[in-house]
Amino acid sequence: MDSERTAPPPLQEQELELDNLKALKVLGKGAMGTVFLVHHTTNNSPFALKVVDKMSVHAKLDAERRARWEIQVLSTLSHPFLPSLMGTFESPQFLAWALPYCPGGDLNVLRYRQTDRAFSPTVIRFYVAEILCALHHLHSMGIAYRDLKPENVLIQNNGHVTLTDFDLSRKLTLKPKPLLPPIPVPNLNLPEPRRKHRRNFSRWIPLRALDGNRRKANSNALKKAKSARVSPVSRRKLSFSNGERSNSFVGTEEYVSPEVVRGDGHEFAVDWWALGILIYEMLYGTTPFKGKNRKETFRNVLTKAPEFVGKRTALTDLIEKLLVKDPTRRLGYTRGAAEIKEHEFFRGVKWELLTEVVRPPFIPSRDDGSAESVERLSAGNSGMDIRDYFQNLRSLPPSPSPSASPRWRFKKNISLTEF
Ligand SMILES: Nc1ncnc2c1ncn2[C@@H]1O[C@H](COP(=O)(O)OP(=O)(O)OP(=O)(O)O)[C@@H](O)[C@H]1O
Repeated sequence: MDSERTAPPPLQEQELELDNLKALKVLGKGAMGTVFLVHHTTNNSPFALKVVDKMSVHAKLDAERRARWEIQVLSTLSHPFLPSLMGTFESPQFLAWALPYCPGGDLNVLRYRQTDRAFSPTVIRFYVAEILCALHHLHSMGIAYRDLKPENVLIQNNGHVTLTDFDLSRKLTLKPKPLLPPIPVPNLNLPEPRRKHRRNFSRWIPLRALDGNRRKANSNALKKAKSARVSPVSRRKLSFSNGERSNSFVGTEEYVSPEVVRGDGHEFAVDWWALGILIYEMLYGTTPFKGKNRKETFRNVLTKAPEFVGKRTALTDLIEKLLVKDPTRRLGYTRGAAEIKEHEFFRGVKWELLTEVVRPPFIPSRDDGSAESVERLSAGNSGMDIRDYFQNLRSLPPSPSPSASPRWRFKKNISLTEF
């Protein structure tokens, strides 16, 4: 992997003179922020700038606090499949941060370009192996990601993946799982697991896994999301107190795990559940528990077994083991990512050499994100003034066309922090 990718050049304070930045286009919008492709006028290096409007209605969604948390998490990351924070700035209205630009779009966009809107097992193996490494790294730092979905898996310009969007992530205190005598599992109202998963269930169960605080689902408190796929739903205000488990209700509904739906505390195993959903969607082009509405989706999550088409393979076995309703029986619960990496589906994967793969399944074309293509894009494009962009959003929806917007006009005294 080229060094440019693994260590994006830090933006120097004088380089991030905001008057020298041009926002060329909107790369994406989420529940919390808008991400722009930004071009530095003096060195042509494109980067992504995620901007949160602190004054917007999203403030109700606690956007500012989540944005600060995301920045905090990003500032600690150093991994080839995770983004590195390039810089931040803040004004009374905006909080923004710069990340390496991923010109290949996200896994969902890529899937839609495939025949049948699904990936082959070989392609799935490559992407999932990299995602697994990224999650492994996060978990080793005590961070549960909690928002794995194809839209949050971006393709870097060398074709390797990077996870994005850490505002729903959560620091869990890593406590050693105490070895207790086996205790009977109380009735968790779970459907009877498939026999093959029960076989190995002579496992020692940490006591805390059994005393989850059952909370009644309060659907009224769930924030209505713009779409099911942009959906940080929150049952109650997130608590950032340290704890081994988190009781907050977050995630995208088709990817939410049974323990989160039930309101039980949850651990890192929520990410392994989401990984199972993600792989299922990559394979079949649809998620396994999607219902007509949120209620039906959640009922399916709690009770329905995933359906598989065609003959059973190592891949379907992996999915099935990740989609075990009881988190304590789920693949990855006991030994984390290492346990999943040992699954037959990954046989032959040279984990330590993944970053060296020079021909990933899809490599963005030079037109997608090279300095030259950005230069071409910016020629004749006056760029966007971000304040005007957000002002217009409030008064004149829909958003203005980029070419009609004036240049950036940030005040020079906006504080700029470099990480
Ligand atoms: N570094 C990047 N390079 C290219 N595109 C990006 C980058 N970061 C984000 N995007 C695009 O912007 C979109 C929104 O970004 P992100 O998911 O971080 O925002 P969000 O407001 O936190 O979203 P969510 O509602 O999922 O929480 C992404 O789905 C992606 O399409």
